[in-house]
Amino acid sequence: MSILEVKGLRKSFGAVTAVEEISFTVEAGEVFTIIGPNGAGKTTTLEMIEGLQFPDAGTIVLNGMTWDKDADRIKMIIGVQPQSSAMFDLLTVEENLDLFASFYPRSKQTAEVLEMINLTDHRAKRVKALSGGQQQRLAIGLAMISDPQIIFLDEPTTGLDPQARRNIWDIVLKLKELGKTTILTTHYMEEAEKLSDRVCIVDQGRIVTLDTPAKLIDRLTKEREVRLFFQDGEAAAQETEEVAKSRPSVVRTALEGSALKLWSVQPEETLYDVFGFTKEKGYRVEQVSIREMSLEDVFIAFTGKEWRD
Ligand SMILES: Nc1ncnc2c1ncn2[C@@H]1O[C@H](COP(=O)(O)OP(=O)(O)OP(=O)(O)O)[C@@H](O)[C@H]1O
Repeated sequence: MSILEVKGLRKSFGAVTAVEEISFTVEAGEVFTIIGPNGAGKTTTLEMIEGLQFPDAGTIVLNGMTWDKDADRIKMIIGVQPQSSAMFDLLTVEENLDLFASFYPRSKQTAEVLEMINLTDHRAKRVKALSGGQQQRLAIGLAMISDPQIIFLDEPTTGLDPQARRNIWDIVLKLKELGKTTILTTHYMEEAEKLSDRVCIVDQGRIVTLDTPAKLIDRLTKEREVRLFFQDGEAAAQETEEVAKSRPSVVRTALEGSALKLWSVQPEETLYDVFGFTKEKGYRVEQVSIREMSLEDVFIAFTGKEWRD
């Protein structure tokens, strides 16, 4: 049995349809990510699953239970990261955790949670003295204090700097090691790609596509983007472009000054050919990079839109 089954969810706010049709299942132990641009319906979907919004249509089954019959039991198996406004500013990190722990009949040891969220050294600090990243880590700690099976994290890294984002990623990976199920929303493609077992791309209240990051990328294309920078300038890049274009494995090319970009389905073979030519001509290539296609490319391919963030 799946730990979460969502079928035919729909929700409107007046004339605005936030969620049009969302259906998916999540297996125990997965990191399942809902990704999409602003206003795609991620938060509304999550809040319906968390029991905070009532759907206009559709069903939600959490570990075999439904909100109308088993609300109290569901609350014991889910953990929701509170918005920072729900924390007590004048209490310390440790006091917030102890307070949230007291809401449940059974909870994790505060010291263990502090270790997980890497705030042991800051446990005596008041919330208002914490950085944004530390506050987010505490919010995740509060979500896990009851030792839930399923943890919901709604854009836990939005607005954080890269290092603070990575610290949050470490916590998500630790949760996975513990066998927890994590449902995550994010704006960041890189984050979805790094953390998720499966990714669901949502746009305008509907699922655009759903699969493992690797399969999504693979389904899209076998292409790789190859970038070469020519020390001998634009003319050398242009001449090499003509050679690259004549190869059947090269799908398309682009010039950016002295840099040549080409997309190839057989990048290794293409590079042999290109370097054969540059060697013959005595052109010096300074930098070479090969880029794997990303989830961002998948989004653009499936929706026909640029990523809007
Ligand atoms: N309580 C509400 N009242 C009216 N409209 C709402 C309400 N909540 C959400 N909406 C609208 O529903 C749509 C989906 O919003 P939602 O917050 O679910 O999107 P999101 O994908 O989480 O976006 P973001 O990434 O900006 O948080 C938006 O157009 C939003 O303005």
